[in-house]
Amino acid sequence: MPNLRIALAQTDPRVGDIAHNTDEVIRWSRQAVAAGARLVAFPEMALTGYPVEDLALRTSFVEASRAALVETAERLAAEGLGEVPVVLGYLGRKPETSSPQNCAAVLYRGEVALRFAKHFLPNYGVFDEYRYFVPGHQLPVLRVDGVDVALAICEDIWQEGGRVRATGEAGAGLLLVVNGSPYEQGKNDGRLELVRRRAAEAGCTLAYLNMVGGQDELVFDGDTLVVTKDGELLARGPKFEEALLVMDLELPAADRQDPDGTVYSDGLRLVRLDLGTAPVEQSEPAPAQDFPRLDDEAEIYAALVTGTRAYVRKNGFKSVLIGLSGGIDSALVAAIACDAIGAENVYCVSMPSRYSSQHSKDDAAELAHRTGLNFRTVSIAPMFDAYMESLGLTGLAEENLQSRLRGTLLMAISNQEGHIVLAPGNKSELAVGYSTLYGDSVGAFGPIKDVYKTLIFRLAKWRNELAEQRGETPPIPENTILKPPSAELRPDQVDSDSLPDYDLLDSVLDLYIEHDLGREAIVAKGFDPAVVDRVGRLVDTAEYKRRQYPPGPKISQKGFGRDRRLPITNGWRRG
Ligand SMILES: Nc1ncnc2c1ncn2[C@@H]1O[C@H](COP(=O)(O)OP(=O)(O)OC[C@H]2O[C@@H]([n+]3cccc(C(=O)O)c3)[C@H](O)[C@@H]2O)[C@@H](O)[C@H]1O
Ligand SMILES: Nc1ncnc2c1ncn2[C@@H]1O[C@H](COP(=O)(O)OP(=O)(O)OP(=O)(O)O)[C@@H](O)[C@H]1O
Ligand SMILES: NC(=O)CC[C@H](N)C(=O)O
Repeated sequence: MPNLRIALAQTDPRVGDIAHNTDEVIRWSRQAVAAGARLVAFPEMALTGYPVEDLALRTSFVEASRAALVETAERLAAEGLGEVPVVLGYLGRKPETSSPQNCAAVLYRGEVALRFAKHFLPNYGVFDEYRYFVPGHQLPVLRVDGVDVALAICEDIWQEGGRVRATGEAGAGLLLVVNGSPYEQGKNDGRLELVRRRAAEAGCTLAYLNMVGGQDELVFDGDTLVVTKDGELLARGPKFEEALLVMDLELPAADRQDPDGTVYSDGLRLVRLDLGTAPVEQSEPAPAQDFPRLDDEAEIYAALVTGTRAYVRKNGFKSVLIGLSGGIDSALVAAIACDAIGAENVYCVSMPSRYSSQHSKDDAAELAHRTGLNFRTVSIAPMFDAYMESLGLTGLAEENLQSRLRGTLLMAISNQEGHIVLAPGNKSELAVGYSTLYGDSVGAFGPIKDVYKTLIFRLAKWRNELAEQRGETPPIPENTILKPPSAELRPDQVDSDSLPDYDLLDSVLDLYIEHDLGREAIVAKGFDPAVVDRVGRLVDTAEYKRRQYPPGPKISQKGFGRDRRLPITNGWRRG
């Protein structure tokens, strides 16, 4: 069996920054070739970043992507890297109609030697690729060093048949799939299972390459996989980190001569690129690479850190600003921010009012002390008194005023000092509208907006335990984790005055939001009908608040935003 050394570049492209992405392709290809790779691959649309959304509809952007593809091929050759084929995802167009396509190409000897477009387009959850792309109908097969390598793009393996079945029919020795597959809790186990099943169906080894990094609300976790047709896991990339996976694969020698244009299942037509190269004897085997697996909390926390870092950095900011109340939400956001961009770039403000307890002020200062982030105190009392004198507010209006004064203060400091404001709202609050519009909901990015309150507590404890294991100071004060959550907008207020306990609330929200169950189905699971009705009503009438909330990293199967699109003006009240 010929040995094929492949290099899978698990990279972090930047959407729209084609020049940067091109430089990265050259840089990683240089490393791959130096490591003896005979085939190098990059993720889905690595040249443009992914997803590009309506940029796909701009002719200038499509043409820039296509031109950069040609230029990348030329630059690779000019650098002496042209003898190794590079598989690279880009934004292309259908030649006959100019419709945009989600494409990949093989670059070889200074030229774009083969182009193809994604066959199955995802159009659910966060994806709406039928808005942008038309599908491709080819089965691309690259013959390199005597091995037939079939190529596919992400969704191509998530649906039955298509390129997976055609790969089997064409008798390829390897199926290489380039991906832009966003993170969701538990998705990696599902992916491994899927990749195993598809490798068996294709009847060959499957190399699954995914990108890393963050793009607005999406986080890409890498977790590149190589699996044999018998389901043996040969290699697995790290989570959330860039890496070059170089490995030697023993693959069957190509023995098929199906002519170009052969039509397989689903009407997929063979397009063959035969490089005419012979297997290469490697002097040393590729060194084994082993990356640690992450447990549930570690994985979710890493996703939040990755998403926050990507948003802040890719939007050109150096520092963030957070209102630090001494409560668990802003504490976790501060810990995430410190891990994402370093405590020296995290600025926090304590903004006490007459209702702020001493422990809240102390807990906020204690967190600052433990982490070393930048901390100051600005009392909202004088501004509050001025408003009250002018307007004489009471009840909810008085409560919300405090939150809004804090929001205005944060925005003022942001404008003055150039930090980007992080909003500390969690998914439970967002679900029931338990936040003040233009108050604690101000901010540019919400690191924990897709995290239920019960999970916030788990993550805070996990982060502190991690610090202990590493011999470091746990960032979050014990008291912040132990005390009952309170907005402190009136004397002795606690969240449980107006909301069910978070364990109960999150259980109902999980069924209503994540599982889309209706009222009767939730009640049938043993929940109090009055609680179910109340929670359902709160969720349904808070859509307007969610639409005005900043973006934040998606970690669940149903993040508020593209995963769950409901009308704001909505008369349907039966769950
Ligand atoms: N469908 C709709 N489309 C657009 N706007 C709509 C609307 N329905 C109401 N509105 C408007 O929304 C405004 C009311 O919303 P808003 O001003 O936010 O006020 P509201 O939702 O009435 O009150 C805020 C709630 O959040 C709780 N809270 C506040 C702060 C922090 C925390 C915490 O612990 O984290 C909790 C607070 O206890 C209270 O229950 C009004 O101006 C109303 O006219
Ligand atoms: N005294 C305060 N100083 C600074 N920021 C505050 C203060 N009180 C509230 N905030 C800001 O408003 C957000 C909402 O806080 P609130 O105390 O109302 O409820 P919460 O959702 O339980 O949040 P937390 O757990 O962070 O306290 C906080 O996360 C924080 O960013
Ligand atoms: N980019 C894609 O085609 C992604 C779709 C696929 N179902 C995934 O989440 O991995």
